[in-house]
Amino acid sequence: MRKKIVAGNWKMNKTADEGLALVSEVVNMVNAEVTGDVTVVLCPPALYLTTYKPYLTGNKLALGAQNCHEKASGAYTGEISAPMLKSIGVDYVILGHSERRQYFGETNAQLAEKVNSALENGLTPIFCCGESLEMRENGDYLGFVKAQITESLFHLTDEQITKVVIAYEPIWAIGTGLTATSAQAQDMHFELRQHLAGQYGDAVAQEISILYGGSANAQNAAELFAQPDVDGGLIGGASLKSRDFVTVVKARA
Ligand SMILES: O=C[C@H](O)COP(=O)(O)O
Repeated sequence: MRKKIVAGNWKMNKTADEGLALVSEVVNMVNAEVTGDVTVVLCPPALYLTTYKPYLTGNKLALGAQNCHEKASGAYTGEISAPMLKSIGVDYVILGHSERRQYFGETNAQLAEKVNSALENGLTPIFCCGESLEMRENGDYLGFVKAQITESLFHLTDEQITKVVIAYEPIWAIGTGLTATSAQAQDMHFELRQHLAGQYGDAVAQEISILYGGSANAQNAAELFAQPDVDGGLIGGASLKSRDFVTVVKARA
């Protein structure tokens, strides 16, 4: 049975105190209200990871970073490595978010190295992929997203790939209020799982959690998560309000 996961990507939001209030509220609500089998990953800005770690009580909550460098250490001013994240108790790391690809020029080849570093250090990568609106309307968007997966993940062994979580995030749906319909999400998740099966076989592909991200919220989460290949969500805006986020979590539990 593949894992059900709801991850909150705070992006560059919240001061330290605001963030701590949000973490406390989410932890209390999750521990009091969520009975089902779901892993809740909180991904605050890296600056706060150490501080928030002790607040993540209970067996459902995990800590995630929003990025890491591909090298373990060295002269890379301003960067944070996978061993550093591991050393402070981080469990997950988001890699290849479209904002990192767009604003920081991250490439599929570089992301392959980041995935390697995360896995070598016992972190679970949440590997993001997804197409732009232009690609969706005019291009081979399925081929584009498959290539992101091929070029960044297909060097992994069977054992390694089952440790990766994939997040399908159509760029046109991120922060826009334009959610993919549940049918569009299911179609893509099914195709991506078929793509994984082509490389690793069906049994392995069935083990890999594929999350949906892009304007998922308290109103639409249940319908998205009802799709057979949608294993959870990577939530941006709706993860910044405790009640909204926990409603999304409960839709997956
Ligand atoms: O990582 C999260 C995604 O970019 C989705 O963001 P959003 O829920 O604000 O659209």
